[in-house]
Amino acid sequence: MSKGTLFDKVWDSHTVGVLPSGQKQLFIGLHLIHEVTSPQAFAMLRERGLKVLFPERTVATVDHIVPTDNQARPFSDRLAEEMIQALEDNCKQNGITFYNIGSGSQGIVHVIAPEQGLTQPGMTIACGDSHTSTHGAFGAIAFGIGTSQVRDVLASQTLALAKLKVRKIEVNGTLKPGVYAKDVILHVIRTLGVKGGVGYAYEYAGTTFEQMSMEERMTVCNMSIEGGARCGYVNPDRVTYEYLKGRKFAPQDSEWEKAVAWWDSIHSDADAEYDDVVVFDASEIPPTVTWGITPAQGIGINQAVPTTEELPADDRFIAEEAYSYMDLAPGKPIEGTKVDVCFIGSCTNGRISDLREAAKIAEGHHVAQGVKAFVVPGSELVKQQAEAEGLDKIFQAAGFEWREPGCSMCLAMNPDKLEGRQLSASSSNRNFKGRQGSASGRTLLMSPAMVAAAAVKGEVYDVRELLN
Ligand SMILES: CC(C)[C@H](C(=O)O)[C@@H](O)C(=O)O
Ligand code: SF4
Repeated sequence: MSKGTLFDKVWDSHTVGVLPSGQKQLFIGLHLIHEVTSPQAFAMLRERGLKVLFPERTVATVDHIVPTDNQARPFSDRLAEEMIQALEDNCKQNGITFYNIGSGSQGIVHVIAPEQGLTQPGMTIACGDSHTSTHGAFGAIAFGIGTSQVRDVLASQTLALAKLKVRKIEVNGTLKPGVYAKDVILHVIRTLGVKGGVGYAYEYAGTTFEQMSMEERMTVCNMSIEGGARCGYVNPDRVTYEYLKGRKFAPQDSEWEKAVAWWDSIHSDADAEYDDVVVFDASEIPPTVTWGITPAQGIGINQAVPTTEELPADDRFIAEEAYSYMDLAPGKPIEGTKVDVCFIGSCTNGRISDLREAAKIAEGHHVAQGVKAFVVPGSELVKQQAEAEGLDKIFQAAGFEWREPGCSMCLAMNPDKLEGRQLSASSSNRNFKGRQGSASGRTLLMSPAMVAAAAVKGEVYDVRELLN
């Protein structure tokens, strides 16, 4: 195996051609598909009389459009029903495994593939979804792609891509109580900006990531794309292998040892060269919350919304836009901002560990008057596990609604939507204008524990005050 970063090694070992444009043709080990970005791709295949080249390397689920309250078919939204039917038909016609509602394995695409052991180190993974970067937590190179690329991968199992630079993002030390993986990535994006990662793969390294669970690493890698990076990854280690061992599609028996040897070999070398290195100190990362309309507009929970004078010149224009859209005054502390809706879920923070952290905060409290709070497990497996642990009961006793798995109000392509100017505390990854289903709805991104704290206090609240 050549020397270098994991990115270089995985890239080189999957390059099967060079195109006249200079782009590389990359073999894709695993193609994940969902109902939103696949129908047109299948239609384009049909128009050209092409078949899915490797149906066994393609796995489907349904997540964006599923209602999280009543999942009875047909869905009351006709368009959603058509979309799920199209996926059902396309999978059937092409021999593709489909984790449909009620299969026990359905859920948000970036939650289910790791759970099934489909996501593995050293793989190339593609999905018509920007948060495919999540899978990099396993030391995979995972790209979000557009619909025409979904078509390309279906037909050829390859992608045409220009090679990325690699930036090492090193975070060292132990996170303070009340500070979570979500805060780490919000802090990184706040520092480097939403465009800081353009042209890069982010390698997350250092003792903070080494100490993180796989679920925490997924939260971080998930939001790489929000920092502009095309993908993000953590080198595989013992934590990765422990998570994977015994999962349905993980290598079994004698294959396991062989796989581990390969996974060890693709680890970035100690003397690998990086195009850039940025170093953070974990102890300096506060519970972080966004105040604006991009994930980079974040501040520590004890800080005030920045004034334009405090911001670099380049950030002022978008800050002005954010003040007026969010109706949050510059110079005013973010803590104490009243919230209307609290959403715990999404591919960033809808995993079992997220629900456990949120439940710890919710337990023994009650959702504040006038606040709607709900918890949406990231998958059927997460839901099952949470119920086995009694988390559903804790949430319900505290006045949270307990829902069925799906993307829910992360993007609101389903009945879960903000109304009017409502302000939401959300464990998701995007706070763009109108993101949560109302054209004037407002989103504050934060960790699931912070969302739970906001729910019981009715306002943005420092979760550390509620930790025992
Ligand atoms: C619908 C899908 C294409 C989209 C994405 O690519 O990310 C969605 O998942 C999102 O989070 O905005
Ligand atoms: S949970 Fe949100 S970010 Fe993740 S795939 Fe669904 S809509 Fe996209």
